[in-house]
Amino acid sequence: MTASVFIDGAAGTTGLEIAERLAGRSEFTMIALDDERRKDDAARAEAINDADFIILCLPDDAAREAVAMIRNDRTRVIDASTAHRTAIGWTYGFPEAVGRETVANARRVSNPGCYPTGFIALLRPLVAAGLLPASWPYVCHATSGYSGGGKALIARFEDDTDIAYRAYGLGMGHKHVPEMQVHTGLALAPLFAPAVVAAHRGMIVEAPLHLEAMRAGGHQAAAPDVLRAALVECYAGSPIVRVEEDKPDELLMRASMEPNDALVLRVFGAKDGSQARLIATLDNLGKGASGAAVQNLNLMAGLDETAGLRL
Ligand SMILES: NC(=O)C1=CN([C@@H]2O[C@H](COP(=O)(O)OP(=O)(O)OC[C@H]3O[C@@H](n4cnc5c(N)ncnc54)[C@H](OP(=O)(O)O)[C@@H]3O)[C@@H](O)[C@H]2O)C=CC1
Ligand SMILES: CC(=O)N[C@@H](CCC(=O)OP(=O)(O)O)C(=O)O
Repeated sequence: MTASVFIDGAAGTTGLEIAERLAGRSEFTMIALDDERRKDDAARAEAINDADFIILCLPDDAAREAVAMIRNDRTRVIDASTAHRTAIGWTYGFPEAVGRETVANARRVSNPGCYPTGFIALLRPLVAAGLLPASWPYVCHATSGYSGGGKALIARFEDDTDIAYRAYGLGMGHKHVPEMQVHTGLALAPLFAPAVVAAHRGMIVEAPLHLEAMRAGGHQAAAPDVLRAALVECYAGSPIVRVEEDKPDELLMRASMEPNDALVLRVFGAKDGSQARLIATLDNLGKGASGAAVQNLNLMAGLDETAGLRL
């Protein structure tokens, strides 16, 4: 029997990429609303309650409204928005962190944000293993392609092709900080410094580590090679998260990047072990959004987690 899937927000950036990944999949039947009815609440409520799975690709308020429209015990939810990422009763949809079984059995799954996907993947296992301190003021510097900001930011970068680099989040308090702190198990909110460049997709998320300062402050801080080995062990069973052993001199984001659902982690370290840079590269619309939603849907439907993914 096929499961029915309704993407609420199917005309948006994330929704379109999910539909592409589900196209031709015999395990699912898509429920779709035409352009005139896609924002009609009565039509949305009907589609939501007809579906076995709904995937919310909406602004946060609209995602909360969609959840409130559920009037049955059957419809299961994957929310791509920020609305429920630290909410009680929701499973954080990061199978490599919370466990595949946990996601497979969940009714309400909140997809991680694109930046937190990189940051949490790098730091959570190392903090949990006691190789890095939980009580440290971490910094996260990250660079994203402009599709990370949805239709509005895509239009802005395509209208003004003179923008090369946009630092933002300058007032602090970016909406991703709470999930970065909670799901990494940090005592302090990380200082998050995001930027957007003139590329459609792709991102580099980095946590620079002053290991020597940690040790001087009386904290446990393992050597870079030990950090890398711990990540290799943590993700050994994952077909999606890879820990690379190479240490290239540079990491490039290419404007021509094709859609990709992998998450690649690297650890760079000073020879004397005093400093390290933990760096994740991913597609904001892949493991950062649409690919992650499809991975979670696969698990919730009892399928291979990689079905339909681009790896
Ligand atoms: N883009 C990315 O890389 C990532 C996005 N996300 C999250 O996914 C969600 C969607 O983002 P994204 O696809 O980028 O955004 P877009 O702006 O590209 O798409 C949002 C879609 O939702 C539609 N919409 C807005 N309000 C309603 C409503 N009340 N009822 C039905 N449809 C509505 C919009 O309609 P209209 O077309 O008319 O504007 C649009 O098509 C957001 O919460 C975002 O934070 C998460 C991770 C990464
Ligand atoms: C480049 C850009 O603008 N990115 C978005 C986040 C994209 C994303 O991950 O969406 P969620 O907030 O739903 O996680 C931002 O910084 O607000």
